[in-house]
Amino acid sequence: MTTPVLELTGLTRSYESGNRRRTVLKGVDHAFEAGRMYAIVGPSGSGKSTLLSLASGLDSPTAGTVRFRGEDIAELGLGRYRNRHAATVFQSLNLLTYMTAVQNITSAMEITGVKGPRRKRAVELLDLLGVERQDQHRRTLQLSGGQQQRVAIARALACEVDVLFADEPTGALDQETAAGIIEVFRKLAHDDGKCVIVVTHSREVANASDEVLQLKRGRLT
Ligand SMILES: Nc1ncnc2c1ncn2[C@@H]1O[C@H](COP(=O)(O)OP(=O)(O)OP(=O)(O)O)[C@@H](O)[C@H]1O
Repeated sequence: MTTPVLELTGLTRSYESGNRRRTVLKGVDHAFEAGRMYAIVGPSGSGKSTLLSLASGLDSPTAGTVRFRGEDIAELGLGRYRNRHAATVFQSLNLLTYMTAVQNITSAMEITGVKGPRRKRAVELLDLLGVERQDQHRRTLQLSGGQQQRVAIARALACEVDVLFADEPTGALDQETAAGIIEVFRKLAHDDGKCVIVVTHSREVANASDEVLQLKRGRLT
């Protein structure tokens, strides 16, 4: 059997507030494969964003491990894991709106130390994601919600990551634009071999995924 690209073992996260302790994730186990798209669903407050933060190396678990290609990301280094192997498209996108689409991508590549012709790579990625050439050189403030979402995905991919996380990527989009973004995620998984993990409330995203994981009472089912 091949080693999963990402493996969660006994993942537990508790939060302290005052003298109370609340355990949001209670020993989550799951293996994620390359070339597949996963949807994580569950009621509001069930811990989806918490799970995403742990799996993407933004937060550390109270107990349990996240392994990337068999190596504990705490040992690999969370910063290194985030820069080289995993990227997240946040709900808020976090684009630099005074920069063009291309500049948003090349500056992220610079920060994370990606070598090679950055501008050429940025254009290739934006082409791949269906952002028209004339829009690639406009400030992202002037782009539509769907175009901005594509730029944010291109930026996440620019660092040649193996795992792509997205938090509610279609939440703010109309149905047609959302369908285009879902197609982008499916292609990234099925044609480019990425492991795509999407936190969502959308039935369409869940239906388009290869596997739907339900978070309920701190566990994945
Ligand atoms: N930093 C924190 N400190 C204390 N409690 C937190 C913290 N972050 C999250 N929580 C709590 O953990 C629980 C799960 O939150 P989380 O954001 O992971 O849920 P979610 O499933 O993503 O919700 P939604 O669908 O509404 O975004 C909530 O009760 C939340 O209040």
